[in-house]
Amino acid sequence: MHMSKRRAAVAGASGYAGGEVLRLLLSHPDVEIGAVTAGSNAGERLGVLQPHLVPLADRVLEDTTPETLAGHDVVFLGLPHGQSAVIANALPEETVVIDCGADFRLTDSAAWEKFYGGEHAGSWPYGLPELDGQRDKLAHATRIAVPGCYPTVSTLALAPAVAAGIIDATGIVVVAASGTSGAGKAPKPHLLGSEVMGSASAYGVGGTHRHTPEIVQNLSGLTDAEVRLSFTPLLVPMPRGILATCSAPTTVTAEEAYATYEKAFADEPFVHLLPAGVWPQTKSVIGSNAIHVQVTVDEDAGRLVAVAAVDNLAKGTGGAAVQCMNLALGLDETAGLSTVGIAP
Ligand SMILES: NC(=O)C1=CN([C@@H]2O[C@H](COP(=O)(O)OP(=O)(O)OC[C@H]3O[C@@H](n4cnc5c(N)ncnc54)[C@H](OP(=O)(O)O)[C@@H]3O)[C@@H](O)[C@H]2O)C=CC1
Ligand SMILES: CC(=O)N[C@@H](CCC(=O)OP(=O)(O)O)C(=O)O
Repeated sequence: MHMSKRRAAVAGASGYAGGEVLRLLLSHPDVEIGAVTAGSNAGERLGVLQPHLVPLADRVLEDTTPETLAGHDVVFLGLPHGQSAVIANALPEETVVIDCGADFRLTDSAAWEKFYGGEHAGSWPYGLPELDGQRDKLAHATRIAVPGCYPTVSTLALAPAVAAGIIDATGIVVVAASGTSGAGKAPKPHLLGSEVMGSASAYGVGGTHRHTPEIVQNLSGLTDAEVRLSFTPLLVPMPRGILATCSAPTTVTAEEAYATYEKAFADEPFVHLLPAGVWPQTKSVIGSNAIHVQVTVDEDAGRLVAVAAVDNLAKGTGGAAVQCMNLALGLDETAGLSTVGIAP
């Protein structure tokens, strides 16, 4: 039976996350693109702001209001933090709303207040289908919170080890380097080319980055043991991609660790455990919805070391959003998404 296409609107279509959702929807077999909306750029043609989205070049950006977003099967929100609740609450309950922002990711209001400040909007089903039991919760959900980019890569790099109990989860260290698009398109002085080019820098050091509680929340859901995390993000001079190096105390061998990961990811369409000894690199995942993972054990240090690479805008945001939409609408989870990257 031929099913008519689902109609999707994208709010924040002039931004990086919204742009990536649109790029993916343009080759999705079951979706047609309805309203595209923005803030200060409303009234502008999409072709001026997102010239890579050729089939949408003549589309005019509308204001982001419940009215312009009404009448769609699915609405993607790629808006700054704090903007999603008002829009989502004004849309019908049966509309699938997929929020790329952070507003509905955390379940713990105290953690929200500590790391984001202000009132906690609430929590929605968390859009990481690879977490144990999560795929079922996303099937036919009508509100979904897409994970942060660092939490996606860090959680998946560590999930098999935490779930199998092969690491001491109180000693987790994650250091993750991100490209600049992770910070969004709005101009910021620390993102000027002259600040970023030819330099790598740490930020959000000392347990202060807002993705810390999100990673802890994800990993805590996989174990009864206490989870303690030291997370340090780095900004590196590339447009896309995150490479996360994650480690924790262990007593297993490298072979046992690899076998644990192999088993955990065997049926995951987007998680690719590289052949033993091959280490993830961001260039292999750019534009793809894949996350590449490798694991070993540093026997002298007694630590399991897992490294993972993801495209922050694809599996790290836009791709995850489309994957979640597929589950919510009862479509093939992989529709419109590819594991094939671009090289060199
Ligand atoms: N970049 C990334 O790697 C990731 C981003 N995210 C999340 O996705 C969301 C969007 O991020 P990103 O695309 O990077 O940000 P951008 O700054 O690139 O884009 C923000 C978008 O929101 C619009 N906007 C800003 N203010 C308003 C407003 N008051 N009313 C309506 N629209 C507004 C902008 O429109 P205009 O152009 O008109 O100003 C633009 O389309 C954020 O919540 C972010 O946390 C999540 C994971 C990863
Ligand atoms: C390089 C860079 O600045 N990255 C962003 C994270 C982007 C992302 O996933 O975050 P949210 O959706 O939670 O905003 C940051 O560290 O704030």
